[in-house]
Formats: sequence, C-alpha cells, structure tokens
Amino acid sequence: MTEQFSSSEQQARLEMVKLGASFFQRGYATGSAGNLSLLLEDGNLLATPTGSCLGELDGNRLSKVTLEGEWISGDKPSKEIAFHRALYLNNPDCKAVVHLHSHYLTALSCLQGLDSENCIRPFTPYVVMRVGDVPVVPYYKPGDQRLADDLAQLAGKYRAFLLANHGPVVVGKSLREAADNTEELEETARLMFTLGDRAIRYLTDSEVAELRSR
Ligand SMILES: O=C(O)[C@@H](O)C(=O)COP(=O)(O)O
Ligand SMILES: [Zn+2]
Repeated sequence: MTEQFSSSEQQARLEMVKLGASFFQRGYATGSAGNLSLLLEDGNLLATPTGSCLGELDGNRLSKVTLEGEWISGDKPSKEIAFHRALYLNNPDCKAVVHLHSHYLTALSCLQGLDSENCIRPFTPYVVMRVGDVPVVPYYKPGDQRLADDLAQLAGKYRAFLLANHGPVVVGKSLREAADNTEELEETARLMFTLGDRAIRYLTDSEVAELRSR
C-alpha cells in the first residue's frame, strides 16, 4: 500500500527529487555521493537514503527520521544523518542541509594549509552576502560521529562548512536556499582554481564589513 503524505510533505518530497536531479544533471553530484535533508512541517526530517543517486531519487522512498534520530519510514537514511541532525538541533534557522562531493570544493578540501576558520578568503561579494565564512572540519571517515560533534559546535555560527578531504556541507532556510548557496560556493572554489597563483585583489576588511552589514 502506498503511504499517504500531507500536501506539504508531498511538496517537500517533490522538491528534494527535483533538486537532486538538477544537481546530478549539471554535474554537481556524481554516482551515489552526497545527501540532502529538510525539516518537515511535522518536525521530522526528510533525508536521502544511504547509497542513493541524487539523480534518481524516488519521492516515495525518501527516509523519514525524527530529530532524535529514529528511522520512521522510507529506505535506510544516509550514513551522515547524525551530522544533518546536529545542524538542525544547534541552529534554529536551519531548515535544510546539502552535502555534495562537488568537484572544486572537494579539490579545495584536499589542500594543506587552509585557514580552518574561513577557507574562502573573500574576493567576490556574493559569497560574503549569501554565505559568509566557511570553517574547515578536520578529516574523519564518512559517517563518523565526530563529524556530527564538530558540526554541532560550529552550527550556531556558520552557514557552510568544508569537510577536509571530503566536501561541502551547506545549510539553508529552505532546500532551495541551501542548494543555491552550495552552487555559489562551488563556483567560487572554481574561480580560486582558475585564478591559481595569479595575484588576486581580495576584498578589503571594510568592503567585507559593508557586505555583512547589509
Ligand atoms: O562520503 C560519504 O560516504 C557520504 O558523506 C556521502 O556523501 C554519501 O553517503 P550516503 O548518504 O550514506 O549515501
Ligand atoms: Zn560525503
């Protein structure tokens, strides 16, 4: 028997399927890498199942999990559900989470010597306006509880994070916002590699402050 969903939940499921497919079709997600989640109106989380391809999500099989981590329905949730939960539990503005292995941010995450408090020194305004600083979480193997512990500590202060040797995690007030901000960060990382060793005119402290106080 097919489960009946409220219209808002049905809408949320469709949105997740649509954004997953969009990420996949445009090369931001490959294979079965990455995971998405959002906070439903009933207070539970809707998340992508472990091992699923973001390009081929089935809205009826998405995982439903309580904020305490109990698996309610759908396929088995992502192995990263603990870090998704940590972000919702420690940031009241977090309504959705995107984690990808997008090419340029993952390349950035593999560099030595990143500033752990902000791995993207501002050189264009939009990333400052939309995301702000991006701290680096030390490397732990995927699914490790320490990813959740570290993100829980950082959640109240930041909207995006770079998991070392792994990839980005971005929160938003909606799945759309989290997705857009992930793309903005990915394009910024791409610019960093395009610019390479050339001398960049970084935004000055006062230019950054002006963008933040908007
Ligand atoms: O890198 C990993 O293994 C996970 O972080 C990931 O991206 C996919 O894991 P699942 O969501 O469990 O498929
Ligand atoms: Zn991952």
